[in-house]
Amino acid sequence: MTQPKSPLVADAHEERAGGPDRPVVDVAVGVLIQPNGDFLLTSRPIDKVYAGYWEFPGGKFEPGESVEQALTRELHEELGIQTGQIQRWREELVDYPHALVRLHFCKVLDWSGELQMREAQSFAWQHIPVTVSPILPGTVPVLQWLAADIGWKNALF
Ligand SMILES: Nc1nc2c([nH]c(=O)n2[C@H]2C[C@H](O)[C@@H](COP(=O)(O)OP(=O)(O)OP(=O)(O)O)O2)c(=O)[nH]1
Repeated sequence: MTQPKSPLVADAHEERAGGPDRPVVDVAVGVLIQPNGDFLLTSRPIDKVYAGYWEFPGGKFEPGESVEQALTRELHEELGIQTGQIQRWREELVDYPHALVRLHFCKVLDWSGELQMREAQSFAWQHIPVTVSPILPGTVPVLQWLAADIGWKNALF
């Protein structure tokens, strides 16, 4: 029998809010990729935890939403774009001090509309190795998967 994958633990020395039985928070995340392979990273707004850290755009599910519905809504709210096809890619559980989150990473290869940073976040089109920092702990594995896709050993240098 395969064991469930253990979570990635971020900032392990810090106390966990909500104790051992806290619920899992589902998050839909979009890896927008241009035809030349560049992908979009955005920085977390100043009013959120891990402010200023770089991540892929996305956010928490609202009640009853599917991954695709949550991601379509979040990308419109945060970036002002309309998404085309969404490809579910990988899932990852991350144990943060503020929450236990399940990240549903999706590839998005087509969208329409000009990018607008509606939450005053910064954005950067990046390729491997990335040049922005710091990267959100739960985002680092995605960069490693993208690096592996192109046969690069390390995503951060
Ligand atoms: N969007 C996004 N979130 C990520 C990534 N990696 C990662 O660990 N996370 C985590 C950080 C947060 O704990 C959670 C996303 O929550 P959030 O607070 O940004 O979501 P939201 O936009 O719905 O926020 P809000 O409604 O509470 O304002 O997922 C990533 O690459 N992109």
